[in-house]
Amino acid sequence: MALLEVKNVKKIYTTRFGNNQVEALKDVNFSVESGEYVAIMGESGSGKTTLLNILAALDKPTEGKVYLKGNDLGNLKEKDIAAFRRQNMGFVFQDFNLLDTFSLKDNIYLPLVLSVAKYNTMEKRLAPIAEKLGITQILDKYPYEVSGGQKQRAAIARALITKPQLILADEPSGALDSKAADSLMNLFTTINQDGQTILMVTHSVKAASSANRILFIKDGEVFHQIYRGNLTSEQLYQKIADTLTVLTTGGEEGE
Ligand SMILES: Nc1ncnc2c1ncn2[C@@H]1O[C@H](COP(=O)(O)OP(=O)(O)OP(=O)(O)O)[C@@H](O)[C@H]1O
Repeated sequence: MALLEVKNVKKIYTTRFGNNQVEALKDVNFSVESGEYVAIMGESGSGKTTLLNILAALDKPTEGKVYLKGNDLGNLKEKDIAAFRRQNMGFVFQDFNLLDTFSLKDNIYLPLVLSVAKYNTMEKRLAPIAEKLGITQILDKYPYEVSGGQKQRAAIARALITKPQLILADEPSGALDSKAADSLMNLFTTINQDGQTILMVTHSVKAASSANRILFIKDGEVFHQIYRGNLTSEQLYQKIADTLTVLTTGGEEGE
């Protein structure tokens, strides 16, 4: 069974005033196997954030289904959604979403605090994660005392600490300079090689070329996908860039 299955997902937004309707997603179909690292690309307005919100059970599709580990997200009771999300998903956002009044360590513990974990369980879990992310020495600092790259590493630690089935990342390197972005993408590769499934939305060809599969969304549908296969990152980068050119110039799908 696929870890994540997206079946015929459609999303129509209806504006509150007037009868204007926006079809953000027309018919999205894809699945993600456990252990994959998938990037989603598409032009601004193509529906990436809408899709991510639906996958995170923050929004409901107008039609279609999303299954995580065979669980139909549409069947979750409202009161169970937050716990389900916490148990199964980790989130990494462009703007880190760290609380400034908490140390990095307390920010990272937050999802575990919500699931009522013991302090020594939290410490045991954090040590190897912090080590891998290279943030052991700065855990007692506050977000405003560290760099953007370090904040993002703390946000990744917070996403990993619950041992989620799936990490959903929305433009994770968007607020970082190119050096910090490269180092972040290397981390994603390492985390994925350790078995973590990652789904990342990004505008960056460089970031996408660290994934093993890239899905392109156009006009509310999956327009094309590229598998890394045996390509080097440079070759994959070129292939992604070529596909984006086809996508933005309105050409037909090409190889
Ligand atoms: N709450 C909303 N109400 C009405 N229309 C919306 C709403 N949210 C998004 N849309 C519209 O749905 C379409 C898809 O938007 P979405 O934000 O998912 O695109 P995106 O690919 O994430 O764009 P970007 O790359 O710029 O973040 C756009 O036409 C947008 O204007």
